Amino acid sequence: MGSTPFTLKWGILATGGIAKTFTKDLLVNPSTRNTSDIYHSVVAAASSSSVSRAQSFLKEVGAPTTAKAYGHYKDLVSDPDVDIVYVATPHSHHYQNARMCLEAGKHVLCEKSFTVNTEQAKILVDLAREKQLFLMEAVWTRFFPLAKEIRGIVKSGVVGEVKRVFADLSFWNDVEREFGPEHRMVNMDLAGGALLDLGIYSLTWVFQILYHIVPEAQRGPPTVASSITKYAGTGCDEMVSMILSFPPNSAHGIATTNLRVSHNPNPDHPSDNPIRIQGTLGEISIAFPAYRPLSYKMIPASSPSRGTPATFQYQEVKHDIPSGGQGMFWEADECARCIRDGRLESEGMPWEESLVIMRVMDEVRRQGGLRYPEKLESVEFPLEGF
Ligand SMILES: NC(=O)C1=CN([C@@H]2O[C@H](COP(=O)(O)OP(=O)(O)OC[C@H]3O[C@@H](n4cnc5c(N)ncnc54)[C@H](OP(=O)(O)O)[C@@H]3O)[C@@H](O)[C@H]2O)C=CC1
Ligand SMILES: O=C1OC[C@@H](O)[C@H](O)[C@H]1O
Repeated sequence: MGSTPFTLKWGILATGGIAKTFTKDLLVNPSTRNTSDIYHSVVAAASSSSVSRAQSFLKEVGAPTTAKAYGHYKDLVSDPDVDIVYVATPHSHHYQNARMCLEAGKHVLCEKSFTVNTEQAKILVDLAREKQLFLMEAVWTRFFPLAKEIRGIVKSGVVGEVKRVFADLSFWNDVEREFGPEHRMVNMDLAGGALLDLGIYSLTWVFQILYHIVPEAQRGPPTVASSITKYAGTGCDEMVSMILSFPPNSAHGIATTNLRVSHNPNPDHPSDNPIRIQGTLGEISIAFPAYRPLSYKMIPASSPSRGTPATFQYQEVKHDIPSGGQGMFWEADECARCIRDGRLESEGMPWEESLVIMRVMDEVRRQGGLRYPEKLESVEFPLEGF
């Protein structure tokens, strides 16, 4: 028999769509993914709307009946039984909510995009460091076995030197019909728009390959050229294209996101994969969706004139997610291990990298003239109305 697993006690802040998905994943027994060193316990949830909403949430996700329901976020962060808070509010609220958790001495997993701007993110990071608390931006994609596998393949050099990464996450939305002006996807008061909601995943793939796995002494923030088209309905960004150039070899990362068109117009006639990692010896292409990667192709370059042939064969690789989960439990497992081991940040999504990515998004917004209402860009805390 193995030793007793480390159990992390979670409090869930907000009861919307992703909070439900994440909490259901927390409740999947880790043994179903061959994990026995850690365990998750859902001890409380809070809704800013009402205590009954928090109660319904806990019931719907199948939390233990001992889990407490709160009608205010501040009550959740005062609960001594809660170790870590999962912040699942809209982007506009992340800074205020995560900061409240840290001030109250709680570890934090905060949904993407981390904050509205870098200044806010930096304050959270400094606070976590000062208070010796764990803090991570919830970029769950990075903790998928497939993402780890791809990082390992690229690091091994099998595809040669990576010169270019294309990454798209877009949806073929009928924006006017699907999203009313209040919807979080397009609502400027909730820091909506394609970049913070979806573009972060395109950037995630570009950064995993052209930044994260590059030795620290050689890597650096990219230069940024970008274009934004705004949605006339609310003024948020509906189309964003970014061309990033990374040290040390000026490799290009082309990250796109769009609420109008996507990579695959017709599933009956599938288009190419939307994420393409192009090295001098071949390509790895990863299938949609960027946030939940489950299959990829390894394509050796056919270039007899080049002299150095690829040493790998064409193959298609498919992964699955055990136990019918969404795959959000892998990032939760990472939180548990970091906290168990006294680490304040995860190597998979380090603070410094969240900040560099945030800076890129700030610059893209600057170039495109996209600014959220001043109170959302503010670092004032606590801010009335949040
Ligand atoms: N990792 C992933 O795959 C995904 C991540 N996300 C991220 O999660 C976050 C939430 O998204 P999602 O769950 O889809 O959003 P929802 O609109 O479904 O839920 C957001 C919740 O936040 C709370 N909230 C607090 N203040 C407000 C406010 N002023 N307006 C609206 N809601 C408020 C509400 O909960 P309550 O009333 O209980 O307080 C609400 O239910 C975003 O940051 C998004 O980017 C979203 C989808 C997928
Ligand atoms: O994180 C996300 O991934 C899935 C998308 O549909 C959603 O809008 C986004 O928030």
